[in-house]
Amino acid sequence: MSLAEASLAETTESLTPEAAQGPDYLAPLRLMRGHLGDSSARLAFAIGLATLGVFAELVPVWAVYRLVAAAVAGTLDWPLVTTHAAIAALGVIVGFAAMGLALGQSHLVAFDVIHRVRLAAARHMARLPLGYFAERPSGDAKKQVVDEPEKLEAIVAHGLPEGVSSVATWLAVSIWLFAVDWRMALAAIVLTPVSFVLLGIGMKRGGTYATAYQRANARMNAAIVEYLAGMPVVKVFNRTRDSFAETSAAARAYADIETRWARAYLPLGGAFYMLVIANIVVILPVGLMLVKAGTLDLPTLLLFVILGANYSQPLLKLFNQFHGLAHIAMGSSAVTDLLAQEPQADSGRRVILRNHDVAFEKVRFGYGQNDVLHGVGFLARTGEVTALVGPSGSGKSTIAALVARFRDVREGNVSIGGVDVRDMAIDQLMETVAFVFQDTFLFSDTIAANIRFGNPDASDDQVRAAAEAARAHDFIMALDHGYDTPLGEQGRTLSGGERQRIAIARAILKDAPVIVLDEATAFADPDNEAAIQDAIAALTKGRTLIVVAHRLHTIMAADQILCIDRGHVAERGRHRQLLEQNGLYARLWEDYLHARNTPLRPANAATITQEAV
Ligand SMILES: Nc1ncnc2c1ncn2[C@@H]1O[C@H](COP(=O)(O)OP(=O)(O)OP(=O)(O)O)[C@@H](O)[C@H]1O
Repeated sequence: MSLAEASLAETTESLTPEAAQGPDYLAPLRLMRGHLGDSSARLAFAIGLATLGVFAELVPVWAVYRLVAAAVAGTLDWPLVTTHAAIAALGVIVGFAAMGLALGQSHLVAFDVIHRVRLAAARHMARLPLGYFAERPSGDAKKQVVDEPEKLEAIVAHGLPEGVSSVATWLAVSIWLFAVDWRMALAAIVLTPVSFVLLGIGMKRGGTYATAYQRANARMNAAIVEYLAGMPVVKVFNRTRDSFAETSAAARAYADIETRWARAYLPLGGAFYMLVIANIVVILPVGLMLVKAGTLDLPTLLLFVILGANYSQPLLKLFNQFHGLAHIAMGSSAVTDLLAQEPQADSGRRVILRNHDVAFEKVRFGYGQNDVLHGVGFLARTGEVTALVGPSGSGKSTIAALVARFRDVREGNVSIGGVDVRDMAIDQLMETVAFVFQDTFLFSDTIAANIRFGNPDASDDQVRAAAEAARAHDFIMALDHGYDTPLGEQGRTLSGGERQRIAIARAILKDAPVIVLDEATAFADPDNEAAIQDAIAALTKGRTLIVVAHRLHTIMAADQILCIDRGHVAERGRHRQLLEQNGLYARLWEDYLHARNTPLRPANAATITQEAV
């Protein structure tokens, strides 16, 4: 089986009866209705104008009918011709003007609705636990906030005014035609329900590919993003061809699903397109038979031939609307799902903390089915440094993340100053805890703005003082524009160590009583590591500092070292005490010293070089 076939097979796995239900076609309307705000009157006005426009477009058809009828009756004269020509011209002008105005208004409403949906989605995301994002591809969030709401434009700006006005006009003219002659009216509309049934079947058939389409689309996006993001690794391991084959297979699978969808939908959609305007094929023979039988006069036949054959034309617009509706519906459902996600519980209570001790009591936590922490308990005291060390994957970063409620515990509790972190307002928790992440995130803004992120009200002097304390001032001043130097995307123009010192400056400026440093020294070059240690020491005064550390010499002076092993605290104490215990910490220390003192041997270097090339 080729990669593309395997990819397609995996993508179409979802075509089970349950998954094949198809998109929820009403989802865009529900999403729109919920975010229409004060624009509903304007939207109704746009629909009304569009309806007027479609009616006006039929006026020339009516004028031609009147003139032909007069000619048949022998009453045609110049005044009649000029009056009807003027009415027809007016109809065209009013039609264009009304439709133009309607579309202008409906676009304004659409931009408003899209803006509201985007804000609601972005705001809601900010209230979700961070775990929600960790479990999804990063592109998903951007799609839900940026791309999917954009699709509502087709519904609000075009679908509603054009669709509603087309159907309304069609219904009104049908009623009028029934009033004129019910037999001919029946002949005029008989094909329309058939065409709509075919369109419905086409949409249902096409809709069975909706889930597979969505999966294929997500796979393709993820494959392309990964291919581009992993380009340096791909190149250095000379795997360009293999990696491209995977990306290409995902793109092929996507194209195949699109083709299947189109094959299922287009023949029936095309039949709708044809049948909607084919009513003349029925009108003419039926009319001629009735004229021959003497039960229909010629002018009425002409009315149906001219008007009956034209008034269904606006329904063709629906074909284009429905064609894209499935994609829009799936996008709206994705946004609706996001908005339905339970936000992180927020007690909203601002509480008085008796101190800033951080306490873990019998904390159990896991990702998905797997438990990662099994009854973790410790007390990190105010004014002390508590270090978390342990083998890779033992749970150190997970413990750190629980302090700031990036995730919530499954059992037990995490408290600050005697208050469970779930019982205090999230705002208060965020004011209380500063976090320096493993991967420092810097915004595409100036250095000063990035440091000031810790405290938007800070003066220039305070920003500078924080940078000095974080030992970042000197390298900042060496840059062309000092504190006003703009940083590239995610601060890529800085080294890893420099980025971390900016992040520490940010945390210093925030002046939070609890600080969590997750491997903040991992990238620091040896020259600057001592400086960062000084900065961290300055941070500690009066604060609770929890440090996740790999470089054990940086935490030798810590007040408390917690040695984490497979999700529990295996040992605790100060550096000396733990060495004397001769347990896990002593082994980690030995390994650490050994690794520090062992230069890269030529044999190792050769192996690495061979692998890399
Ligand atoms: N988002 C996640 N989803 C599923 N499992 C996760 C997730 N994050 C971490 N884990 C798992 O939880 C365990 C603990 O991870 P954690 O990052 O806390 O370890 P760590 O001690 O900080 O490791 P390291 O020192 O290598 O950074 C690991 O087995 C890891 O694979």
